[in-house]
Amino acid sequence: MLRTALTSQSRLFSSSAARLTKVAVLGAGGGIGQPLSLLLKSDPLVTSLSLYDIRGAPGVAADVSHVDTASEVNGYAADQLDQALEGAKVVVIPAGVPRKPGMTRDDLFNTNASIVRDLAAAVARVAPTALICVISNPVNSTVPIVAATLEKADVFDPKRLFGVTTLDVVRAARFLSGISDAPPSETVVTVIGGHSGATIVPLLSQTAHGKVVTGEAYEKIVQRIQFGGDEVVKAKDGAGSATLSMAYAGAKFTNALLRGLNGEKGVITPTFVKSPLYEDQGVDFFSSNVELGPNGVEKIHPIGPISAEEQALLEACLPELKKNIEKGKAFVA
Ligand SMILES: NC(=O)C1=CN([C@@H]2O[C@H](COP(=O)(O)OP(=O)(O)OC[C@H]3O[C@@H](n4cnc5c(N)ncnc54)[C@H](O)[C@@H]3O)[C@@H](O)[C@H]2O)C=CC1
Ligand SMILES: O=C([O-])CC(=O)C(=O)O
Repeated sequence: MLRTALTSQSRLFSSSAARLTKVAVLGAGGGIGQPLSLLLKSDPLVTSLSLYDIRGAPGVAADVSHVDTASEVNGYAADQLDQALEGAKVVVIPAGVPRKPGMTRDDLFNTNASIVRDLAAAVARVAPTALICVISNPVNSTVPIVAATLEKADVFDPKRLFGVTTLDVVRAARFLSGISDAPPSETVVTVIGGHSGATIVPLLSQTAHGKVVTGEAYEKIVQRIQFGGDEVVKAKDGAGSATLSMAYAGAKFTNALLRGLNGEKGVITPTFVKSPLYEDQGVDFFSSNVELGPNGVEKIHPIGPISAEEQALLEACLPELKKNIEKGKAFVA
């Protein structure tokens, strides 16, 4: 039993070339922040973990610090943001309010925009070369907010800013596995666009198990991937949105980033970055497969051949994404 558990965990974390890597989690006391901190404590590529929240982070840090892995853990209270960020190579941001039933991610904008902006300003000041992973919603707007805040501080490097869309990739693999006769490791789907409803575009046609899904089954799985978040919000019935699967996805993405930083080749995953792919249509942030490397973004891959259905999904995605991006930029301007 134990052997199985350990083996299956190796899917989440791979590689071993350890370096001194301090990872800071901003919002570590929350529903995502706590399990994410636990998973990062288990990642051998994290050597130091810095946990910050406006409430509860020292307690989470004391708890997580007893886990018998080599990394050190420190917790920081509300007035210790700068100390938390000191020397951080990677900053992961799950700070902000989650949805309740009936809300869209955009409904979170009014609360989360300023939270993310203020945290980004602190990163710009204290850890200007850190890689920043934004989890806080609405990701389609919060990533442009962070970019504009860093730009204002004259430290924006598009290679170092990532919107975490990994949960869409995790869901797509799981849901496709559920309707195929294959394990999720064989049903990995590239998901492009943004991270909300119609802006989430799964490229099922690019996978062996996905391209055979047609008709009603196709409509259903696309809908489920696009609105998987709503499924959890509804089931939690007012108690928040996805936290555990998001922590898993956040830890998985952070591990990929660290492997890239350590020089591992061929680390490729979708993530929402400053991107030239649809810039001519006014969409300058976009999620597509990105190769990660020692500087963060190494290469943004083209989306490749897509089906007529996917082209239609993409056409529905772009105008909505453009609006979300512009809203984020306008907030900082
Ligand atoms: N990118 C994605 O795929 C996903 C994103 N999310 C988003 O992640 C965010 C967090 O969700 P949960 O953890 O469930 O919420 P939560 O309410 O459980 O936790 C949020 C934490 O942020 C902290 N916080 C608030 N303002 C802060 C500040 N200025 N500095 C530091 N910490 C601060 C709170 O004290 C709280 O501990 C939400 O915006 C949610 O929509 C959720 C799931 C998936
Ligand atoms: O649905 C939400 O609000 C949280 C989220 O982004 C997700 O689960 O994909």
